[in-house]
Amino acid sequence: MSSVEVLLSRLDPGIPLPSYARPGDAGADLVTTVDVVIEPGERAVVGTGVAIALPEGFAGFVHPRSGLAARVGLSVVNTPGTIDAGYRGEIKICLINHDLREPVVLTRGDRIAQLVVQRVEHAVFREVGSVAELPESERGAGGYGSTGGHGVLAAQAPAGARQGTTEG
Ligand SMILES: O=c1ccn([C@H]2C[C@H](O)[C@@H](COP(=O)(O)OP(=O)(O)OP(=O)(O)O)O2)c(=O)[nH]1
Ligand SMILES: [Mg+2]
Repeated sequence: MSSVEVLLSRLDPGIPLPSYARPGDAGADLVTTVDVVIEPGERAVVGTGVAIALPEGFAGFVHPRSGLAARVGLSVVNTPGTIDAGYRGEIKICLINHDLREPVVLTRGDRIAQLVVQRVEHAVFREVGSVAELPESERGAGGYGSTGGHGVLAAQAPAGARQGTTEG
């Protein structure tokens, strides 16, 4: 995988640097600097203890971690959060507990989200006279389910096999 140097300052020296758990991972894990309990349906903005300077032409995207999402319902409200190249403040994460019953209990140092660094481009918006002047495409204006619902496989499956299962 190619790499890009990103200058970083630890605003909280006790916090580990963001790190990739495995070679080839897209996201570097970010941790919370604080202990926090998030009640069902509630949000909490937590610090990560780091400030960075992404090179121009890059952005960071703060994604949830799937394990925490599946196990306890933890996600990021504005997923993915956007870290602009010019931002020098602490990266903060707006967490949400989607579980309907149990609080999410987080401890300082827990890996709560992951930062994906990507190249981005600026669009130069060039307005045309009417929508008919936009180049034709196969999709056209079709969206929001225009290609069909989600039940294609379910509709073909025998009745007893229709229920998706996450149980092991
Ligand atoms: O999850 C996030 C999202 C954003 N930010 C920081 C970095 C980003 O560069 C800045 C602004 O983010 P965004 O543009 O999403 O927020 P806004 O509500 O549009 O604020 P602004 O008016 O400052 O752009 O806030 C974070 O620390 N965490
Ligand atoms: Mg903004």
